[in-house]
Amino acid sequence: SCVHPDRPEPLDLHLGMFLPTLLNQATPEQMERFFTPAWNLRIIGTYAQTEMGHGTHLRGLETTATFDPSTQEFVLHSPTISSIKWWPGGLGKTSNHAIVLAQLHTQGRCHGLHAFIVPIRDMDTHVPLPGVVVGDIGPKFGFSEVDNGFLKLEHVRIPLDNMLMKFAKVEPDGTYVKPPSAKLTYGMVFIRSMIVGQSALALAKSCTIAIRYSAVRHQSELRPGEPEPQILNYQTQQHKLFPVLAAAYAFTFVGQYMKDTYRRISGDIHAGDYSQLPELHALSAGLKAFTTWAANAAIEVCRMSCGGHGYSRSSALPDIYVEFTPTCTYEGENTVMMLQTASRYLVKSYRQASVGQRLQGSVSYLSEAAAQRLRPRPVSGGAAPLSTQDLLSLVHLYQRRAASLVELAAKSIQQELQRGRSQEEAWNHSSIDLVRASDAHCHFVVVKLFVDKLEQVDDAAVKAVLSTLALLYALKGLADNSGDFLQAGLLTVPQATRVSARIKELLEELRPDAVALVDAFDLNDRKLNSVLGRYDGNVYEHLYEWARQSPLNATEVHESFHKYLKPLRSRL
Ligand SMILES: CCCCCCCCCCCCCCCCCCCCCCC/C=C/C(=O)SCCNC(=O)CCNC(=O)[C@H](O)C(C)(C)COP(=O)(O)OP(=O)(O)OC[C@H]1O[C@@H](n2cnc3c(N)ncnc32)[C@H](O)[C@@H]1OP(=O)(O)O
Ligand SMILES: Cc1cc2nc3c(=O)[nH]c(=O)nc-3n(C[C@H](O)[C@H](O)[C@H](O)COP(=O)(O)OP(=O)(O)OC[C@H]3O[C@@H](n4cnc5c(N)ncnc54)[C@H](O)[C@@H]3O)c2cc1C
Repeated sequence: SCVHPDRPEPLDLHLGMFLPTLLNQATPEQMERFFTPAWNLRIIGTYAQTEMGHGTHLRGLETTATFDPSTQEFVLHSPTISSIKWWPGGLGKTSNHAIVLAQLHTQGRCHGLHAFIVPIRDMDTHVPLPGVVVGDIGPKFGFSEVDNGFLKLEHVRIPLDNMLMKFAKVEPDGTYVKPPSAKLTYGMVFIRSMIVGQSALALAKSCTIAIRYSAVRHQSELRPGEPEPQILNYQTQQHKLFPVLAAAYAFTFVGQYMKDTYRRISGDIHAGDYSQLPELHALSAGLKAFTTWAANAAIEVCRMSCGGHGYSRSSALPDIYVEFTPTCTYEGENTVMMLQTASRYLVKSYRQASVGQRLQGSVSYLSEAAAQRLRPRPVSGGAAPLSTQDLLSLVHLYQRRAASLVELAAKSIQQELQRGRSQEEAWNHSSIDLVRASDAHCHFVVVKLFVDKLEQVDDAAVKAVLSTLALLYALKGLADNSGDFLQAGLLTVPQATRVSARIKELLEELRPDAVALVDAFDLNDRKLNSVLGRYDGNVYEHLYEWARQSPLNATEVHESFHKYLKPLRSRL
């Protein structure tokens, strides 16, 4: 069958993690020894970090790498059943090397997680090497094209020079040399940053299919006696799909920003300036979680908006969902990523701002909020006037919501501490608030970036329609999270009513441009791979042709009639 574009593939980990990890963590000598053959696919690698018993808790990973100075080797070992590496893509049958994350032991001490290049299969025969037990983990929800595998290491020896030593080092006598920053060995920031763009692509594909199909599907009766209308003319259909369309544009701009930010800060890091690493980690972790959760839900909205044919694989929507949904889990489980952004960045920044520190980057608004708290509050205390037309005022509203929820989370921790709870318990009993704070922070970043992007658009007509999309995205988010805004005193009930009315107006305004806006994603039929989303809109003929190609239709009478139905009938 033709290779589906954008389908997961066994080489994804080789390209998306093995090569980038070498780039980021290998010495020049190791680049020569490993990157070159890996670039030529002599070496095919994977990234083996997760174990059967641990995926999130990196410090809990059990695989060991013990340095043996007598032979100048590391001994890699899986000490328990739960330490068996589990999930790495391409590990089961494809890879002949793995970057294995293991707890480094040397001179009787454990120095934490480090990365080791471990040959796992013979380069010529592809037979597993001695001490290596490797295989596929079995059928999954999707990703059937990928051999996610398991790896059990039984005292496997590798040379000293197979530890990635760009940052941390082990001397021949076993002396451990610390990295300039312990954070440099975490990795994963690259792929988390890329996933933000994947969320945008998944949304663009899904709403292209659903909106094009909704323009050719006629159903039911709007006005008695008139022909059946396009289902895209139903307000409910627009209410389902146009916010997804707006999010697709929003996340496209955020994905570009995330890639640029990654490129800029990783350049600084390569130059030895680590100062921006916390912002990059917090932003990539938070936006990866925010955009994948939103896209995951939106793909299902698109599928269900196509009725029965949306459930057919001819629509491509089931496959888009099945292939996208694990992004909420891998590369950092979303809840944990949201907690990272809140606990390691937002609350820390809040506390710095509270003592008058001027903050930079995506949290600079927390300094404004801290200064605001010191100023006397207006007597009215009521919500500021709300403009459902002015994008900048909406950006400010999202900023104040984020500041309010970060403050609420920080105060919750303080209250829990005052109740006598330990630090860890206080944080755990505030984790719902911490996730809400991260969500609100990321939402503010997305709205702000969307509005910032408009300033770069010169064409008046394009700017007008993108502004309408930005308004819809911001107002829909306000309506969906009105509780936060009401609780923070940023919105009144009459204003919430006006927001709902304005959303209806925007849906009507967008209807004439909806198909053109998805065509603008320029996703050709091969990339979409969807009968419902065909550019020519010729759905029914191609749906019928697609069904006739079904393997079940290879014969008029399926063998099951003779094997089961007929014998069953004769016994009744
Ligand atoms: C010449 C050009 C050559 C080009 C070569 C490249 C070519 C390739 C081209 C690329 C395109 C090709 C595309 C192909 C297709 C690619 C598609 C890829 C497909 C992917 C499929 C799925 C693959 C999935 C893989 C995985 O899932 S890997 C495993 C992921 N697992 C995780 O993410 C684990 C999550 N858990 C954690 O991260 C940690 O446990 C934790 C952060 C939650 C907690 O850790 P810990 O307790 O140790 O830390 P603390 O919370 O105490 O924090 C300590 C401090 O460290 C900072 N920190 C934490 N993490 C990071 C980080 N990642 N980066 C930086 N800093 C970090 C904290 O902020 C704390 O700092 P503080 O002390 O200052 O507060
Ligand atoms: C399709 C797919 C491909 C993958 N590819 C790879 C790969 O190539 N290489 C690799 O190394 N790994 C890979 N993984 C594994 C993936 O990285 C892990 O599944 C992921 O990190 C989550 O860890 P876990 O599975 O242990 O879940 P857990 O961490 O056990 O999460 C289970 C639940 O516990 C909650 N939880 C965990 N810790 C906390 C906490 N501190 N606070 C609050 N709640 C918490 C989570 O929110 C979640 O709800 C892949 C996974 C999938 C699904």
